[in-house]
Amino acid sequence: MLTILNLTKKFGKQEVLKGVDLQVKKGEILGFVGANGAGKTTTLHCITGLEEQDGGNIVINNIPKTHETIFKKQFYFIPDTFHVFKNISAYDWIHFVLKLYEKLDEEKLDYYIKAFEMQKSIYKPMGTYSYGMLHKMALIAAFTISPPIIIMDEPLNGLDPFAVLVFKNCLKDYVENGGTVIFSTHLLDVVEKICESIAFLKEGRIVLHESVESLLLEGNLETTFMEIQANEV
Ligand SMILES: Nc1ncnc2c1ncn2[C@@H]1O[C@H](COP(=O)(O)OP(=O)(O)OP(=O)(O)O)[C@@H](O)[C@H]1O
Repeated sequence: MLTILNLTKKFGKQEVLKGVDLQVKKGEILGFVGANGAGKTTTLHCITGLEEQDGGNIVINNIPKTHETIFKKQFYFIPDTFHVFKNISAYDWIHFVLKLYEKLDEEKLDYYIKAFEMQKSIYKPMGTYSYGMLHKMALIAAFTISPPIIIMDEPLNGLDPFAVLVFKNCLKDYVENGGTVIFSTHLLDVVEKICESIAFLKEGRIVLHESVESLLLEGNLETTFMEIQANEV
C-alpha cells in the first residue's frame, strides 16, 4: 500500500533522513517509533507533501507521489499540530474536507460525530477547541473519508481515555474494511495493543521493521527500543 525507497532529506547541513526504506502492506497498522529528533515527523511530512524531499521515491496504492492530485486522495494526514481557522465551525471544516475528497457522506459523518461524542461541540468555531477536540475533529474527518491509508503523527496526544477507546474501535473497523494505517508514537504499550507491526527509525534510517507478535516472543518492546538506541547504527 505504501512504499518508500531511499528517502532523503536535509535541513541545511543536517542530514535528517539518510535513505529511509519502508513498505506498509494493505491492512497493516504500523507503529512508527524512534527517539526524539529521529526524523519521524519529517518522514511523514515528506510522504504527505508538507516537506519537500531531497531524494527517493514514495508510492501509495500504486500511485507515485509525482502524480500529485490523485496521490493526495490516497491518504488522509493527521498532523501533531493544527493550523486552525478560528471562526469556522468544525462541522463546516469537515464538510469542506469531505468535498475535497469527494467523500461527503452525511450518514457516515453523523456516525463518527456521535461515536466521538462531539454532537454538542461540532458546530462551535474551531478557535474555541481544545487540542484533544481538534484531534477528534481530524479523526472524524479521517474515518468518514476512509482513504486507502491514514497517516497520523502522534494521534493519541490530547485524547481522553474514552476517546482513545473510540479511536481503537474505529481503527479496527477501518482496517477490517481494507484500510491501512501508519502512525508515529512514543507509546510502546499502544503499539503493543493495536499495531500489527513496528518500524524503528534511528538516525535517519529504518533499523528494524518487524511484526509486533514476533518481537514480543523475544522480549518487550521497551527493551527492544533501548537495545536499538544503545547499538551502533
Ligand atoms: N523545519 C525544520 N528546520 C530545521 N530543522 C528541522 C526542521 N524540522 C525538523 N528539523 C530537525 O530534524 C530532526 C528530526 O525532526 P523530527 O521532528 O522529524 O523528529 P521526530 O522523530 O518527529 O521527533 P519527536 O519524537 O521529538 O517528535 C530534528 O533534529 C529537528 O530539529
